[in-house]
Amino acid sequence: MTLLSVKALSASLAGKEILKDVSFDLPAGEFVGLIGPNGAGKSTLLRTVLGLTPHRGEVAIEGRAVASMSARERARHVAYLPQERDIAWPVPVEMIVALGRDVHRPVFSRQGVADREIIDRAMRRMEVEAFRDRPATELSGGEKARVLIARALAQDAPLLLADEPAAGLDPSHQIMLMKTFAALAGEGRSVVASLHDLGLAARWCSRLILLDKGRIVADGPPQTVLTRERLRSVYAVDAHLGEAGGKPVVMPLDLADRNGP
Ligand SMILES: Nc1ncnc2c1ncn2[C@@H]1O[C@H](COP(=O)(O)OP(=O)(O)OP(=O)(O)O)[C@@H](O)[C@H]1O
Repeated sequence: MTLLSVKALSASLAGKEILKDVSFDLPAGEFVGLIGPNGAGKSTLLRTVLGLTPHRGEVAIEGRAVASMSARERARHVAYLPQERDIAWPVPVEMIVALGRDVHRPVFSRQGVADREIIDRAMRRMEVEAFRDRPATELSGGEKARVLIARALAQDAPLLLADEPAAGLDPSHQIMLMKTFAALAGEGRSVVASLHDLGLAARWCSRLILLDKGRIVADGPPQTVLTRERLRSVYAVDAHLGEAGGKPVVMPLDLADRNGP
């Protein structure tokens, strides 16, 4: 089943074309890393898929045009983790995570047993149960990030779009996050996560979409997308490409123009 279909998508902001003729299909069961340099258009693509940015072209979620869905209906099909990690309300962590369930219940109705289980599972997955009663405003940056990811998981949508979800997480929580997203794909959902850490992207994603200047320049398994030449031409870095435990290893080493091949 195709969870997301994007066809000939273009988007302009402040009179400048940011996305140019972007097309891809996303079947169920994929963990896609959306990669590309600063300003390539990753956040704009995620926001445009949600219908939050004016665009030309087509976006369909589970076969339905996103433009025809109400915000509440869309939220049952796709969860979105924005890049901004600020939590303004000094309310308990658990209450923030529980907000993810709101789209599934009539307004003012109470949480059911199934809601509670999903909220608890999301908190366990992101290891935030230990501070479930603490005001979210008192947490560290990485802890807040995990609470907001848990809220997106509690939404329990078939598709998750996450904008730089690994930013601010320590190495063990980054790996825990990537394993969680891979597990969601294993459960038949799909995840699209923008990532700057190419090592994480190469190791854990089933597919990478590389954006450069608003266009898709490569789309496929990590080994085929992350070539030495592309890392040079798109990121202007020289990198070590290797393998460990049957998975690719990518380590940017130096600026390409300072360090020859
Ligand atoms: N509201 C806006 N008005 C005008 N230009 C914008 C706006 N938002 C983003 N842009 C521009 O669009 C381009 C793409 O931005 P976007 O945030 O999508 O890139 P990105 O790939 O997510 O970058 P980063 O890795 O730095 O987060 C950038 O050149 C940015 O300056």
